[in-house]
Amino acid sequence: MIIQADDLRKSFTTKSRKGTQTVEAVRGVGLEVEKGEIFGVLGPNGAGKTTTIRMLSTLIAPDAGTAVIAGHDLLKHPAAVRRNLGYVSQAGGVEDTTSARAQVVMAARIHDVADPKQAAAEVLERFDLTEMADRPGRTLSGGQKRRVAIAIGLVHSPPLLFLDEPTTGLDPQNRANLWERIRQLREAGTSVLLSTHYLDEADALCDRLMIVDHGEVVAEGTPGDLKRQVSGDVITLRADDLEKAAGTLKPLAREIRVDEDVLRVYVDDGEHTLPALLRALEGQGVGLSSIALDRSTLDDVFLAKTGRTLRDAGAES
Ligand SMILES: Nc1ncnc2c1ncn2[C@@H]1O[C@H](COP(=O)(O)OP(=O)(O)OP(=O)(O)O)[C@@H](O)[C@H]1O
Repeated sequence: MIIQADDLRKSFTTKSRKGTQTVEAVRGVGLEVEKGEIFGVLGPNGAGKTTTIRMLSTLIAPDAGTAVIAGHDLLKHPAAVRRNLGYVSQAGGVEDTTSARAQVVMAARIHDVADPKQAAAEVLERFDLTEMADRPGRTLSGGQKRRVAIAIGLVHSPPLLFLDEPTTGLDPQNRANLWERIRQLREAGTSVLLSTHYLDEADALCDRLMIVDHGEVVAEGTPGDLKRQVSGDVITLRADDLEKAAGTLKPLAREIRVDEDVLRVYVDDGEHTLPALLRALEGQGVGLSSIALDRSTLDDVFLAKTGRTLRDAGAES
């Protein structure tokens, strides 16, 4: 386990002319991240994702709760925790006037890396930044800047990397490119905790994730587990003999419904049931004219747990 956190809490109190206002940003969040996995924190704006990551990376102190990160107690040994993690903020933290190389070398020096120049050159090369490494930060594209920010976070080779909304604002091509690089980090053994408010990102990238809303965890599991918890998958088919098809498929399904000329077969795991279903129909000589598999999405999970879609939740905060 690279992160084990229990009951983290954080409130912010702000004073203005209207009086004192307290926001409970994180209300008892616990999470466990295994070594070598990509773990996602999915939630709408204001859900408490950044606050959770900032507490875990020692940038702000929790009001309550405990965490052990890479074997070190967050509250008792924050310096040891910091040595073991890289943190890439939402804004990215790339300066306009200094070159990418100088910024990565500086980060290596801050972390006491043995040969800062060499370490910087290696991480810049790994992120395909060597060519533009000596240009000022402001001349880099959005995708390149994001890669520099990650290179800064990784130059001391930490076993754990925090990425706060790493692809927000990137175009689809740069997003896909960054997803691939994050997967490569996992292949190289780095554990990654990332926050996102994109459903497709959590689904495509995360081994496991938790969904947070109003500072609380509302669901946790693999993307597949979470989707199955809600409604499973539905296979819709048209056949020459629907009654016979329904009888044949009954043992494979959670529920079967005949709606006029289509048969809806509700199953836990459509991808794995589909081949068996096709074999069973063929064995009984049932002719198919069409078949489709619809899977539930993480938005269905969010809706089931909160009564709102993730998009609505984002719009209201
Ligand atoms: N320093 C602060 N002072 C006052 N309130 C804060 C502070 N930081 C966060 N908050 C409030 O705490 C809540 C959670 O914020 P947080 O940034 O953790 O959410 P988030 O899920 O990361 O959202 P986003 O996706 O918009 O980054 C919000 O209501 C926010 O306004």
